[in-house]
Amino acid sequence: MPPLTTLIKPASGNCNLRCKYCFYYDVMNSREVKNYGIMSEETLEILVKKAFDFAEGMVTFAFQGGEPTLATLDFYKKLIELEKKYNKNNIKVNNAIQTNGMVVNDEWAKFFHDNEFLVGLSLDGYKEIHNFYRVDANGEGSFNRVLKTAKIFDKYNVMYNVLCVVNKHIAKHGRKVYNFYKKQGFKFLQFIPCLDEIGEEFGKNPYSLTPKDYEIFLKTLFDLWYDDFVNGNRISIRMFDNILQIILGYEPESCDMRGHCSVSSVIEADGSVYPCDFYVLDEWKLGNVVDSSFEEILSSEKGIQFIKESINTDSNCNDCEFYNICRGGCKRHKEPKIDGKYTKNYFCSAYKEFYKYTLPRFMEIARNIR
Ligand SMILES: C[S@@+](CC[C@H](N)C(=O)[O-])C[C@H]1O[C@@H](n2cnc3c(N)ncnc32)[C@H](O)[C@@H]1O
Ligand code: SF4
Ligand code: SF4
Ligand code: SF4
Repeated sequence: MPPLTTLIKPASGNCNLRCKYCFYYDVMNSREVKNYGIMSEETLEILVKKAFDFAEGMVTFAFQGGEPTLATLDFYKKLIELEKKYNKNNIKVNNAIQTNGMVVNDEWAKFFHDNEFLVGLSLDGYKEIHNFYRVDANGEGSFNRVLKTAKIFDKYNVMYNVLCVVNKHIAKHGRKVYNFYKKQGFKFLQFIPCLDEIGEEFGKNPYSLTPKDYEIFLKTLFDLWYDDFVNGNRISIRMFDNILQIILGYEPESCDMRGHCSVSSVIEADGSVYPCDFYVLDEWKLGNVVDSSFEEILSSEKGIQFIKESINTDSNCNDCEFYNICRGGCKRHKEPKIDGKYTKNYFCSAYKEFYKYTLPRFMEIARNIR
């Protein structure tokens, strides 16, 4: 049996914010049961027990949503209790949570620290730009509260990284955003290109990221990161770390750089399992952890189909000088399908120009690391 990574949505798509670009609202609206409520302790117990029955070597429980803190701190205290109860072979356990930071206080932060949670905190750059899209139900920006959470994390030495959605506005201000993060002392950054609605043509929303926007953003970000890197100030940017990993001959940890999708266990609040966070849709339900084992779920026909149909068939990629690094990118960027087939990656031109501009410098860094 392999190690197991789960991504659990203990509060389904429920959230205390209303970010205007949120892809999970779109996912919820595309399925029969939009909201699965809060995960019960019974479902959590079955999930944890079956995860330890299945996994060898290592198991990861990552929590996300919607907003996973809405499940309350007691839910996570129960998790730790269950991990102790069912980890009979004493395998390595990783706990992680992705949050908007709105309800985090000293008690939460101390809990994350004491239980070695790796936390992802969503913060889209500086105040004006973050507050543009990341608003609450009254339309109020959430920036001050999120920054307060970052300070609480610092106080308790919580391990956290910052996630930024690269939308049209962020893309125009890459330099300012990067410098803001640097000033705050954030060392671990992840930039996610903003998704448009599934099945819709890309580029139609006010926040939509075009390939040109993305190209400019990535080049700006790289120049700043590279200058810091060569001056001994190493900031981790997930995409760049993955590129270096590939150049150095390792498998990237990011699924969109492997040439095909992988099947993860993304688990909704009722125990239903899906292969990827972007496809928590009825048509991709692999099973339910309450009545099946992880072995059955992960080897299901649908899971295999999910991988098979992601294998890159874009003929442009066959001749591309950057294929060994890019590998075609994320399937979700090849929507909407045309005649049942995935289209060319929407961000292809951004990747090409980015690699052309940066590869010699990536190679130079890789040589130094070697
Ligand atoms: C769906 S949220 C769930 C966790 C938590 N509520 C949060 O905001 O961190 C997970 C991540 O997806 C990002 N996200 C939301 N909508 C997106 C979109 N349209 N494109 C790309 N990332 C998006 C969020 O900013 C967040 O970093
Ligand atoms: S906080 Fe997270 S789940 Fe909530 S609306 Fe924003 S991106 Fe979506
Ligand atoms: S759709 Fe994208 S994020 Fe999902 S498994 Fe495939 S490559 Fe990874
Ligand atoms: S840059 Fe474009 S053509 Fe080249 S591998 Fe990536 S998606 Fe394919």
